[in-house]
Amino acid sequence: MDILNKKIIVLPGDGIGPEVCEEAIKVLEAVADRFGHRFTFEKHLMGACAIDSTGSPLPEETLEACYYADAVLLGAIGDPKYDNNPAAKVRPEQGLLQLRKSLGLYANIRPVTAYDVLLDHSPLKNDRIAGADMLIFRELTGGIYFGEKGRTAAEAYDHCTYNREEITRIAHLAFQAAGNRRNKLTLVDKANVLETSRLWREVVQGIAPEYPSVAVDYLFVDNAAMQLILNPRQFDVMLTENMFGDILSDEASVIAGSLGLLPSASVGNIVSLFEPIHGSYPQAKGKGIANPIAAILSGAMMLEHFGLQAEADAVKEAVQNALRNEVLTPELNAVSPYTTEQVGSFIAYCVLEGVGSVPQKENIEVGLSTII
Ligand SMILES: NC(=O)c1ccc[n+]([C@@H]2O[C@H](COP(=O)([O-])OP(=O)(O)OC[C@H]3O[C@@H](n4cnc5c(N)ncnc54)[C@H](O)[C@@H]3O)[C@@H](O)[C@H]2O)c1
Ligand SMILES: CC(C)[C@H](C(=O)O)[C@@H](O)C(=O)O
Ligand SMILES: [Mg+2]
Repeated sequence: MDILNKKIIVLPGDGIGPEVCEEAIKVLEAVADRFGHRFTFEKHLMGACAIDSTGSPLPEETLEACYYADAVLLGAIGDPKYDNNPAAKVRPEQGLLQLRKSLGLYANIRPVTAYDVLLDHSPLKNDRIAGADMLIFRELTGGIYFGEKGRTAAEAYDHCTYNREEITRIAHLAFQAAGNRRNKLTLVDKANVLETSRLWREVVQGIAPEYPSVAVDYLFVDNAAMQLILNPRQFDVMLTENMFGDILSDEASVIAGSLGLLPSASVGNIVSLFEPIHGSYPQAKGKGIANPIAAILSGAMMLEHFGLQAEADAVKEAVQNALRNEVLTPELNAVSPYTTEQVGSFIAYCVLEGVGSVPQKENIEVGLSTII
């Protein structure tokens, strides 16, 4: 077995970011203990907390540390004092966008799974969502997020631009992923209205013959939003531009049962970044109610990125154990909820002990109390 030594930069951020990051670190440390790796974690400022202490949402030293890391783990950024002040010139979200752009993280991969044991927790009907399993490839460094923007007293604009290269590079990743899954790729766009969407269609149509085993279909984003809820099993790999991907992936989290379950990996050519898709959920800060599973599964995606499949599988199995045993935060278990820290400890315990099947009641109690 190869023993790995990895340096992970952690950007806990704001709101529940630090709480969920702590649990992801706990689980990664359990992986290191069980499999004999050495992971070191170094925390840096980003977001509203960075503005408070340095004036910048992405201090130079944070960016520098990320460049030299083996991977970056991000919690979430954002604070109501900026959300509720449209006139603020410096904002936490600028740090996140600048980080994505500077690290060239052009592809954001967001897996969506309808876990059998959670089917009853989704507000959607079981028979609609059972078996749903898709990967959303969201373009992350282009489009309306990064186009020229401006405003006068009476008017504002945000330009949406894409070039062929930006579409081509993520399209290849999405086709490759589809080729390793169920061989279906759906491009979601608004090609009936937007010029940028027509370029996406043209580029994807041009690439498709290179992947003859992958069936491609095209959906307008308004229809896609409906199809996602109506029949999510039809999707295997969904490829889409930046803003559509942002919106559709939050929508897709309803299939899983909670926004607190969806992880992501952002990849480019420098260093990869792993983060839950949710935000800083400021209403939950410090209450111990945030679901840490999205952050923990982002850690599992990091392990896969390191080539540690057995280790990633151990984390995913441990998460399944928590789900099966209802060791869940209140948004998924209103009757006897567990805290953020307890869910993390239980998952770390399952990783450490290699508890594969449904553990006994006493194991749950030991798991909750041993690793803090
Ligand atoms: N990548 C990021 O850092 C990121 C992503 C989205 C939003 N944000 C920022 O977060 C702040 C709040 O935004 P928002 O309220 O629109 O989105 P949010 O994702 O923070 O929360 C939306 C809702 O999702 C649920 N939720 C989110 N995370 C959860 C978790 N871990 N466990 C259980 N439930 C969870 C809650 O019901 C919450 O009210 C804003 O400042 C926004 O800009 C940051
Ligand atoms: C906070 C915001 C800039 C961000 C985005 O829109 O990309 C978030 O919603 C996300 O999904 O990571
Ligand atoms: Mg989002």
